[in-house]
Amino acid sequence: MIQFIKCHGSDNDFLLIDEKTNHYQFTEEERSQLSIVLCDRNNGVGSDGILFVMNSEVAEARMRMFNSDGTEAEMCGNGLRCVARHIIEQEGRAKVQIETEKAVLAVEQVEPIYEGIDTFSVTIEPVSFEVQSLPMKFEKDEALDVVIPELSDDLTFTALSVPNPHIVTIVDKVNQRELEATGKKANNLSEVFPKGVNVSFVQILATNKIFVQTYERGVGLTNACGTAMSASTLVSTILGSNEVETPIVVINKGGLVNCVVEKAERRYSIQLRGNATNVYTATIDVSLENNEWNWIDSTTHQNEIDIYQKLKDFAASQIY
Ligand SMILES: N[C@@H](CCC[C@H](N)C(=O)O)C(=O)O
Repeated sequence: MIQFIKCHGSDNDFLLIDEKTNHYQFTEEERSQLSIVLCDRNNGVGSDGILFVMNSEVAEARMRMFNSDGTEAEMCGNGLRCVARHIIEQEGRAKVQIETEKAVLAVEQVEPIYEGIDTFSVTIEPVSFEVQSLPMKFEKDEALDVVIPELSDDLTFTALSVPNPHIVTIVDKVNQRELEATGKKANNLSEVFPKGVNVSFVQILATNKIFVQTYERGVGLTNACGTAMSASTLVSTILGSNEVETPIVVINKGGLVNCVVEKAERRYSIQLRGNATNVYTATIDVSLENNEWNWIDSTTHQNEIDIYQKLKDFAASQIY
């Protein structure tokens, strides 16, 4: 039996499995296989990934995130907010730390970004513009607003890791089909991106207001990607559309978040603030030998769903 919370950040949805509290002991192979079987939108529960919450020796908890194709990501911004909420509620404190693959990150409950929405802020770092940090094979140490000839003749991209790998381009209007085609191409281009890459198209809506959509490595098109919205905010700020130390409104297909770019000496970090909504809590029976699973029970958190819908409707009205 496995208990999980179906949750989302900006409608980027996850199954949160608390290995720590439930004393689950999965092997690496089992975590990957659970992600493939349970995230499947046709035959599984359906989600963009699984958040495994584990014991940590250096923080209140450790988060590991697996994409729906069974690969593990270095970081997940929307998922980290969901884990932040879970641990903040468990610990009864508004500020805790979560260990991720590359860093121990501060997370806290903050002022609502929208009426009635419990809001969590997570620090997105370390940030690097060195192409080897993605990794990306390129003729220079950094790829800042440049054409990547293997990918597109006209779009210009900026590459960065936050710390998972991203490329970001600014467009007049986001064309979802072009984004999907570019994302697929980039993730079949191992001579440039040996570990794949998350690809984002950014539309500048106004000063300090952007729309972002992302083709995620290991998943495909998603409603939102937290690390991508953070990376896109930073890139559009550096390229002149936003201000630093100021909340930037980031509209996405699943809602909206606020991102604040912080710069200390030559190092950037981004505060990502948004919802962490629990949709339902469930228990299932899983047999990984034959990739089968069955519902045992589930409880829907209808109140949270209804409150979130208001934010989502508002965000949809902001896309033009
Ligand atoms: N949706 C996540 C990122 C998940 C990992 C990504 N697909 C990758 O492989 O790097 C987010 O909210 O950041």
